[in-house]
Amino acid sequence: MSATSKVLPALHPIKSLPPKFKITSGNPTAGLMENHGDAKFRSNDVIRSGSPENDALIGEVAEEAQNCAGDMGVYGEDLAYSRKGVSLEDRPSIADEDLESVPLPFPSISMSSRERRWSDTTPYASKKKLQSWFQLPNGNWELGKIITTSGNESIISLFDGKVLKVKEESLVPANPDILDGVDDLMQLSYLNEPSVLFNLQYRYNQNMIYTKAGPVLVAINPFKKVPLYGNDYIEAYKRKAIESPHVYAITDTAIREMIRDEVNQSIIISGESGAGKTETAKIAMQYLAALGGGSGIEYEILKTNPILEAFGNAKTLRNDNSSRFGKLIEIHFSETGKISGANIQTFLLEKSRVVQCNEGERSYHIFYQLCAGAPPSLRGKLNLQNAEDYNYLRQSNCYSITGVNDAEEFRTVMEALDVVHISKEDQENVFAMLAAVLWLGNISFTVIDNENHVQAVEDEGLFHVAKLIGCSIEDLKLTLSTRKMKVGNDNIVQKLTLSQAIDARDALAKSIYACLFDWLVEQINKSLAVGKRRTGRSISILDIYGFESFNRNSFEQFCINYANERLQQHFNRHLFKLEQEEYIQDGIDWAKVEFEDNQDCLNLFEKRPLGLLSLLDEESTFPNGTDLTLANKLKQHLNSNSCFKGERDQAFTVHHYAGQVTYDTTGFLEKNRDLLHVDSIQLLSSCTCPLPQIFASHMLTQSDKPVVGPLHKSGGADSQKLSVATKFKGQLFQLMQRLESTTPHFIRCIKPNNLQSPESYEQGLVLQQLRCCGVLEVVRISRSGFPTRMSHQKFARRYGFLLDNVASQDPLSVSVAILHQFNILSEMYQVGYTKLFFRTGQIGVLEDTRNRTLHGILRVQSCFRGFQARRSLKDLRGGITTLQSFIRGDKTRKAYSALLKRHRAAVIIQKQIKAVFARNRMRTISDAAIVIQAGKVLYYINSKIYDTNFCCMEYRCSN
Ligand SMILES: Nc1ncnc2c1ncn2[C@@H]1O[C@H](COP(=O)(O)OP(=O)(O)OP(=O)(O)O)[C@@H](O)[C@H]1O
Repeated sequence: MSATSKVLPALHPIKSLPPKFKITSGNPTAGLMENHGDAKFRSNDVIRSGSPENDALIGEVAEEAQNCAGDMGVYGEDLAYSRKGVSLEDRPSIADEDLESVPLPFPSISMSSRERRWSDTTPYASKKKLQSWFQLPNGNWELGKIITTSGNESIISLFDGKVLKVKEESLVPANPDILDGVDDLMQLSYLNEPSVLFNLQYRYNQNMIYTKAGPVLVAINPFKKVPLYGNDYIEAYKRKAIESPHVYAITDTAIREMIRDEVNQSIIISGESGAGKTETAKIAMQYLAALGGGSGIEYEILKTNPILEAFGNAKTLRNDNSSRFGKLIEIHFSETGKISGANIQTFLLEKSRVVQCNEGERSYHIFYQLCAGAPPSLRGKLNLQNAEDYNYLRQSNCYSITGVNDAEEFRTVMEALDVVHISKEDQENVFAMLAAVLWLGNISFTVIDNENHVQAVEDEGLFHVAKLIGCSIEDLKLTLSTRKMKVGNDNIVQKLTLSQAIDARDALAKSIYACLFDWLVEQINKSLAVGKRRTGRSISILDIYGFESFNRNSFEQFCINYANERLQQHFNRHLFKLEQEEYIQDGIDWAKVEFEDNQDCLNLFEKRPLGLLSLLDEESTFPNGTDLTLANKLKQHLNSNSCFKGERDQAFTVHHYAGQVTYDTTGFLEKNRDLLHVDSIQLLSSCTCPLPQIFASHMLTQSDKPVVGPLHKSGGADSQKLSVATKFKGQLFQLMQRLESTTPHFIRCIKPNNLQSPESYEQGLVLQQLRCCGVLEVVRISRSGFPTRMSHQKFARRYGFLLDNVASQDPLSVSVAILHQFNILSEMYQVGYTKLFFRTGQIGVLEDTRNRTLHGILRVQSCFRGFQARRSLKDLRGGITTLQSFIRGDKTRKAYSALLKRHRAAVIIQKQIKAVFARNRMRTISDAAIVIQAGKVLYYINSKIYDTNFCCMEYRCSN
């Protein structure tokens, strides 16, 4: 993990492995000894305590294991290199590594050889006692430690303590701990399925849903909000503060490369339904809008999403918001790097959903949104009912989506329509067309003669449709119940049977909806049209349906898988080219890996005149052609093709790059013709409302190559003159041309479970998708090239200490010396001008040696440090005791002297106080004495005065 910022918690580096890691594969039999017929895996090899037979075997096997471990003296030591033994702190961080890995070209390889190729390092793993993946009978992959190997049998111990004897070939090497949860699958030394699955799951469990597989970004749908988006993250990726794999990072690279190389870029997003393509495309658009925004157009571009989703998405059993069309959004940039406009191209809208959808699924969201959210005035104008009242919506018995408020969504769509400048009047016309489609489904027919001919019933359905599209009831009734045909010079009118009438009605509904969708996209494109500031630079985001293989595959899967073959070829060619370029740049003597792409399968589709598409078109033009005659024709002409196999019951199988798919031809011709009779077109062109007129003229100007169907045997014209397959092929060619002129960036979305629930990771499902979307192909192909590369400097720094003699400091010389010292076979590596290129597994071998050496060093260091620590502890203890006694004595002395001082001070204070008291008493007494003395004198004086006064009085009296 190469995050350089610590701000964002979800992107912290991985440090630990779950202590008992076990993963489950959906392929319960692969790799099992039992499958090899020679009882490679004996049933009682899985040892459980409590079973008497097993106990015996435990003894036998465990004893053998112990002996071996004892003999070799490495058992305990080896464990130190296992996940249990290596402490997290001991592990070097992957962040400081410079392991670079890249994709390799794609020679074709059969499934049977896959396992062999991937396990060809097993002998090495078992010889070196490494960890290996072992697949249990229940399909679980479990990590085990090889204890010993004799002959072609190994004894392994699992982490829960079980010891098993297994065939060596059934073991798949596991990667060293250093590679746990690596950002890029190409960094894995052992590129095998369990390791890839483990790595993805390891990251997924920590909300790190993005992982690189060379140049491809693998995105696992979290089915919950993950804290990986928003302005902080956008800013961090913009500043390159985070380098973890992310859609933002891919988009950022695209912008930078567009500016730097002046080459248009494309972001190609694929994956199966519900894997997260549309969300990923929106995340990429968000980033582009944030970086290239400013003119306001980016807001309009983002607002196209709710519109396209409302009109082109529906709830299916696999995804509540499934896009039923493919789209390419081309975002244009001005010279200053700001978004100047955009253009949207759509592919193959699933029209049939308008008139028919499976139980539990829904038609297009907009129908339900309109019924739930239309304001009263609009409801009145369109005579809108509830969704339950329309046959087209009622048939699947599903009206709502958990957690989705259709009325609220309708308001969002109206708002978005305003933003992309669709006038209120046009919006009303759009809603009128939607209501007309809904009411068309309610039109019923009644039999009018004994030949089962029918005519439309004049009920509210017929009445409302006529009103909404602006035609007379009579014209509508005639169009739905009859066909005008030309026989010789005469025009005749043929009445329709019930099924023909229903087909005509449904064809009209489908065509109106499909035309409405195209018209809307056209209006959006007008609104987003690139202004004068155009530089010609653009980034295109392709969100296209992934490879599909169901129990029953029909025309839609046929087209979708054909598109995926084309994209796969683009993917192959691009990766092949890149690979070669890097080898040439670094001067690598690289024996060119023979590049075999899926051209054979593409030829099967495209070859003229005997390819699937040509034969399909040819049969579609035959008036008497049926699905059965088509199947027979394909078998007749293509059975010798290695990619084709005829099947019973008008089916055939195609060997696609992602696996075999059997197609049922039922409905192929009708879907390919996709006819709308000229009567219906004429009806639309005669309508007073503007949109039907536009649709009609659009249909009439499509192509001049006629396709006729059963209803047009006698020269009746048709509407859609270009077959669907041919039109789609043309679109794909155009798309490929556009993509060829861009630098592609691939994102493969993976669905971790079928329940659309978070925290659930079904290994079997993930594995199947990885195989299908070619991620495992990249991984597999890397075995034949040099997928791991490291600069001379990094290599010398990392492994230089393993050298016995270091003669030079030059990184290149050190690197070569390491390679020689460890006897890395010359065919296992190449020395480039700047980097060393290794075949898969070689770095893992060196890494093991490094870990082992480091571990040995750690053991010696720990023993020495232990001895040192014990000795110094003893010394320390003696010293401490002495020191303590000194300190205690000193403390006591200090305390005594302090006490003494206090005592003396107290005595002095007492003395002083006593003296003060004594003096005070003395003074008081003396004062008292003076007072007393003074009193006597006064008395004497007073008495004298009295005596004097008395004498005077006596004298006066006597006088
Ligand atoms: N990055 C993500 N974060 C959170 N949820 C996601 C993310 N990607 C996908 N999801 C969830 O998965 C659902 C399906 O995703 P999305 O519609 O993008 O699939 P899809 O591959 O486009 O399917 P389809 O081919 O049927 O259109 C979304 O509605 C959303 O709930």
